[in-house]
Amino acid sequence: MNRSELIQQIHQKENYLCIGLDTDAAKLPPHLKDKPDAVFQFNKAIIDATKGFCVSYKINTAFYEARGVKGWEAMEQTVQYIPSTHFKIADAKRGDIGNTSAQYAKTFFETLPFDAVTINPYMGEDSVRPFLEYNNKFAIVLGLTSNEGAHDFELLHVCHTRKKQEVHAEIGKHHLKVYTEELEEEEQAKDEPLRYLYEMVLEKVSSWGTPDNLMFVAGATRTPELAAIRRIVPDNFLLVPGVGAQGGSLKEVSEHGLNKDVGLLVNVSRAVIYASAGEDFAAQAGIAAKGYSEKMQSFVAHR
Ligand SMILES: O=c1ccn([C@@H]2O[C@H](COP(=O)(O)O)[C@@H](O)[C@H]2O)c(=O)[nH]1
Repeated sequence: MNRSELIQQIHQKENYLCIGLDTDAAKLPPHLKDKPDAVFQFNKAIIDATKGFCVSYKINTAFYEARGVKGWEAMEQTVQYIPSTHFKIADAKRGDIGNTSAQYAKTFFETLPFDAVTINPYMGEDSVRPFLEYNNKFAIVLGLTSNEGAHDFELLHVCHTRKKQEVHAEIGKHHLKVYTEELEEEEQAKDEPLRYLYEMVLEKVSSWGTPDNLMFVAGATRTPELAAIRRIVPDNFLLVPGVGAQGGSLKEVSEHGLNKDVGLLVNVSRAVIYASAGEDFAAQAGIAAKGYSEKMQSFVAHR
């Protein structure tokens, strides 16, 4: 699904809800637990009950990979079952040296029919680039995450930037091209305003792609920073996890994050899929999703 098709779905369904299928085999309702394909049966019932109230599903691969081959099969069955009208996200947080990233991109975009995969950008441009080389697919790069650990690196103030310099040298018959890195001039660095590391990540990564192939993760627990994020990436979609079990405010996220195209996919996982632990789990998930969807409808209308 490309960007304009996603926007069209959002307008048609009047919401920007992404439901997280973080399906933990240990939390399945008792009546499903003994079925051989219990995880898929659970997901199928959730999708059937919620598809009218959301535009996207996010499969967090950790919950499937943890179960080995059985888990991978359930993930594959689930992503195939999601209707083509819904944007399919693999929350896998991948990223490695270029040739390895290319294999990850192939896994999620060719072997499996996902529209987007989440990427950890710590290893830099060559680790992200392979995901950007597919038409109508998206890399969703971690920007500012919802967890406490965001303070360890993402919310560090940074000032001195290093610039890469190309140096040419002739040694005997050989011409060598090497790269060195130098601290920018001390004086220049002093004038630079302090930036958060996540701001520099957003700025840099957004120059590697376009809103047609690049989105960013911004945690719902970070609403004070959402306005700054929107200034840096005004047109990119933001995938916003953290509403529901993590306590993020849908209202505040919407106030700071909505743009002219809506531009948000707000993810809710546990608060929807575990709305009930009983036989009525799917019906209750549908009710929870409808509630989020209706709130979103009013936020878009009153923007
Ligand atoms: O910053 C981040 C990045 C990813 N996540 C993921 O989103 C969901 C949230 O689940 P809830 O049950 O709605 O809290 C989950 O898959 C996380 O791994 C995040 O929470 N924060």
